[in-house]
Amino acid sequence: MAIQYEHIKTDKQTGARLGRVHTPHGSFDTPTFMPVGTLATVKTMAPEELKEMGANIILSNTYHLWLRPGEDIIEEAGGLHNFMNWDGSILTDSGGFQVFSLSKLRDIKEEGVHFRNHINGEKLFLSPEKAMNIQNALGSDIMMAFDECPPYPASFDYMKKSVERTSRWAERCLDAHKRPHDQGLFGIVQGGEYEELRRQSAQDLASLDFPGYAIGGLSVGEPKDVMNRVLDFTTPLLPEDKPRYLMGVGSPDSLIDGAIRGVDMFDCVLPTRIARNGTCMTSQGRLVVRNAKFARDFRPIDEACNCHTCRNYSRAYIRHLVKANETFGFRLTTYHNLYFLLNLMEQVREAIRQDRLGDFREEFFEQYGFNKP
Ligand SMILES: CNc1nc2cc(C(N)=O)ccc2[nH]1
Ligand SMILES: [Zn+2]
Repeated sequence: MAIQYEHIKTDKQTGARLGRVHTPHGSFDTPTFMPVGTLATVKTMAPEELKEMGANIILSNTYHLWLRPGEDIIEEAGGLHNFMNWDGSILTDSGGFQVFSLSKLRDIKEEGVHFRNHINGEKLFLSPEKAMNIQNALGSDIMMAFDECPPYPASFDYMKKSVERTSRWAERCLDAHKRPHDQGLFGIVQGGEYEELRRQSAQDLASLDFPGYAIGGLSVGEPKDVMNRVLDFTTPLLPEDKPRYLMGVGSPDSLIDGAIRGVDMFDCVLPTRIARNGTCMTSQGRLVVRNAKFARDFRPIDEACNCHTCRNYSRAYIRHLVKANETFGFRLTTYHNLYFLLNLMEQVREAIRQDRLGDFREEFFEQYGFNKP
């Protein structure tokens, strides 16, 4: 089996699980956060730096790599691991989300989706079979089935038809998958905020026996209490012996609340995206380093952080670089933000080991300022 999930223990205070996922490119502890490397790079970070900060799995986007440089070039390089010099695990999404989020003009048919290239406007077509062929060429360790991620909100009737098509597409993905022994394929559960449809989607996909399951259709503008409610009734529907991956989620509070509800894997562009405009996540909440009050502040970004940035550079220096639009400034903020989330996940895993993730949530939320009205 290309992907193996090893359950280690469940937190006695919550539904959080401590586990390990084994892939052809190594193993990683769960719950885990996956840095996003959309175009075969986690923006401004070298692979060695990702390894140094504790990342074991990263995400890359099938849609973007298909358009640029093209999966044929990456296949010729020996696959994405060789192309980007990353020897850890790689998860690729299927392109479905980008088609629905980037392309205004699209036409969804049973055979697949017709849309326009968001860069040059050319007509394109993506189907379950095409999404599998691209990911097989990329050689990722974990592939995603081709699905529809409907907008939020969506009517029950629209969502029901969409879930049924996504389930038919999932079966076509399994049939089209050319490398099942060394590339794991996750099904993506849809259904919006409707419990009946989430149940139908989970049952359809569980019957196809995927090596892992993603929870899609969330982090698309719904309030956090809606996301948490959907997780409350969706994760219990998924097989306990398989990893659960919540797509597109990465704020510190959502990572903790997702883990509490039994999610094992997360990805989000948030830490790298906000770093590039000089915003940092710290144990005391968000810090906007370009703020004038840091001009003569020679403390580290976060005095509780042990990362390379915090051990060697000051707020004043990073503020100067960011205001001068110096690339090195964004490397420093990116390194810190990724380290912050990876370290947060280690603290979550340790809290599960000690059966106290509920207590940890209260402590972290208080210190970070999530409880402030
Ligand atoms: C940033 N939010 C987000 N929601 C997502 C949903 C999907 C999905 N396939 O439903 C994929 C990526 C996603 N990213
Ligand atoms: Zn730091």
